[in-house]
Amino acid sequence: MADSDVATPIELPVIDISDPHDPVVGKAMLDAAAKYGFLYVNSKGTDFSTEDVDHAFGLSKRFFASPAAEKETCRITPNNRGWSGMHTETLDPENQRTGDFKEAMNFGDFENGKAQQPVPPVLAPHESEISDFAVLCTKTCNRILSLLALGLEMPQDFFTSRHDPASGPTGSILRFLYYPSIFSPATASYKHDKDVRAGAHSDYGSITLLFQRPGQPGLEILTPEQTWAPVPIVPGNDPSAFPFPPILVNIGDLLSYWTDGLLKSTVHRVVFPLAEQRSPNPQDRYTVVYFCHPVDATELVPVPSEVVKQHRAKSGGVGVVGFGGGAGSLEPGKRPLTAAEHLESRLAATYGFTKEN
Ligand SMILES: O=C(O)CCC(=O)C(=O)O
Ligand SMILES: [Fe+2]
Repeated sequence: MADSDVATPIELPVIDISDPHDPVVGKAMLDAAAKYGFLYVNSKGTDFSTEDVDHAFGLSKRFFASPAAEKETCRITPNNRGWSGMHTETLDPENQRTGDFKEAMNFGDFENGKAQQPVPPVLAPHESEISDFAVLCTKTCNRILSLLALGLEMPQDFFTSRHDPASGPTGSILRFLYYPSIFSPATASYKHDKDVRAGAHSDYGSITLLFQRPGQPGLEILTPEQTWAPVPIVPGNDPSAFPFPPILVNIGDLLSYWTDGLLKSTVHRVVFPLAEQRSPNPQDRYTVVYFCHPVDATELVPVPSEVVKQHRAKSGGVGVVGFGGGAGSLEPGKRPLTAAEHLESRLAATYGFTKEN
């Protein structure tokens, strides 16, 4: 694969989602999701204010700076909730000699503002604020899911009605991530071209929202030419165009399966860009990620979309997905997979054990 530092950054479309009922925007969203599997949404016209995002990053920073003994009180459990320390997770075990150079804190569904898991002491007074942030994430995901449904020429609520946490538990996760800088003792063993901050993987859910901070680069996506392309944190030449860096959205495996591979679940990873390694002032990278999943019991029935049908006819429906052929290959008399079963099968295929990325 090409050296990521000589690769040209990828240019992805920036989509304004302030009107989730606009079919033209739906088409633009669908095109980006089908071509790249990644797109930005303009931070104006989402459900977030700059303060909401700054506040979430502030809480995340305080958590990762808190004593290890406190983080231990909420260590990650098999339900994928809690704190995972440096090198605990290895997203690409076949190609990594060391676990990811990152720490993460995962929150599952909140109920009435309450986490359904141990909350670390430093975050306990802020539990409802974290829950509020997760609610804003679901609202923004609903805009995106509505637009994708419009782009697919389906009833606009086809996806959103199946992602409503009021209908039951979901696999959704709000995650704080911390990747220490190249100056940190925690990264002393990091070797360029051997190690990664987060191994190559695709996400498992429907869609993922990624919030990033200016000056903290590292994300790369695998292009169809099998090269790594860095993704700029702020697209274009005018950072002042956005109140905070646009939210990067990517399609996960489940939505790719559900649309028979029309929507792409693109492989991505996090590295130390060479420029960052050589910088006199390298930065830690903090990100906030929301993995949006349908309600567990959702049946992944074939989507009622002519656009998907045409895609199937064109691609022959063979090898387009790789994870069981896609929802449209459901044989007569067979029951569709549920969202929870799809997740299980992805986890089993990747790791042989239950762990979501
Ligand atoms: O932190 C990032 O930039 C990406 C994180 C990611 O891809 C993941 O946790 O699935
Ligand atoms: Fe990811």
